[in-house]
Amino acid sequence: MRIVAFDYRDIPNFPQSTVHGHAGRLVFGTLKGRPCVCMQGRFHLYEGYPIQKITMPMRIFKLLGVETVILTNAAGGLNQDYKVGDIMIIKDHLNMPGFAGNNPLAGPNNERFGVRFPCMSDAYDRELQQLALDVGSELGYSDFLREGVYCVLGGPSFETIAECRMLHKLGADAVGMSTVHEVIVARHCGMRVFALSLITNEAVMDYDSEEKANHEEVLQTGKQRAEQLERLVSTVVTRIEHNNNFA
Ligand SMILES: O=P(O)(O)O[C@@H]1C[C@H](O)[C@@H](CO)O1
Ligand SMILES: Nc1nc2[nH]cnc2c(=O)[nH]1
Repeated sequence: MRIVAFDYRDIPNFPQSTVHGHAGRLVFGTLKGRPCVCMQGRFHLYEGYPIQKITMPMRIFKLLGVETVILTNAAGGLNQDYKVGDIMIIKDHLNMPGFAGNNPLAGPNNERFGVRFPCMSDAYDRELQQLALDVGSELGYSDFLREGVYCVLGGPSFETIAECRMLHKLGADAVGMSTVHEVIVARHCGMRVFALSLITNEAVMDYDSEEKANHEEVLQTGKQRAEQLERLVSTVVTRIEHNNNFA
C-alpha cells in the first residue's frame, strides 16, 4: 500500500499533538482500493486547545470528501462486566463538557457544514455497529467485543472513586477524554460515524482497591490489543458500502 504522510507541524494552522503516544501525522493511503485518511494522534481539551480547534480535522475531512469517520479511543471501564483489553463498540455517549456549555458547535453556526440544532440520537451509525459485531464474530473476537455508552470528561486528571460511581449510575459503561466532540462535529456535517473504545484499565470504584489509573497502563494495553483492533477496523472499512464518489 502506497501512503503519503504529513507531519501536523507542516500543515498550516493544524494543532500539534502534545500527548505521549500520539505521533502527530496525517496519513493518506488506500485500503483494498478504498481511499483513507488517518490521524496518528488527536487533540484533547486538556491540552489547552479550544474545542473548535480539537474538532477542526473533522471539517477538513468533510471538505476532502470523507463519508465515514471511524474513531477509536482508550477508556476506563465502568461496567463491572468489562475487562481490560475489551473492545467496546460505542452505541451512545454522555457529553459532560457539553452539559456545562462546552460544545464544539457553540458560537455562530456555519450553514455550509450543517444545521444549527443537529440531532444526536442517531450519532452512532447502527448499520456500522452491526457490521462490526458481524466482523468481530467472524474474527473470533466475540469474547472481548462489547457494546456500550462512552462518557467524555475534560481530563487530564483521572476520575475519583465517587465520580466513577456516579458516571456508572448515570449509564456510562466507559469513561475517557476524547471522541465525543469529534463525533458531534462529524455528525453536524453529515458524515457517518463509527467509534470504538479499547478498555485500557478498570475505573476504580472501590475505596479498598489498590488500583490506580495511569497513562502507562493505557499505552501498554493499547499495544497489546493493537493487532486485533487494526484487523477489526480494517475489515470493517473494506466492507463499508460507499457512494462511489471516489471511483
Ligand atoms: O485520545 P484518547 O481518548 O484515546 O486517549 C485517552 C485519554 C487520554 O488522552 C489518555 C489517558 O491515558 O488516553
Ligand atoms: N477519563 C479517563 N480517560 C481514560 N483513558 C484511558 N483510561 C481512562 C480512564 O480511566 N479515565
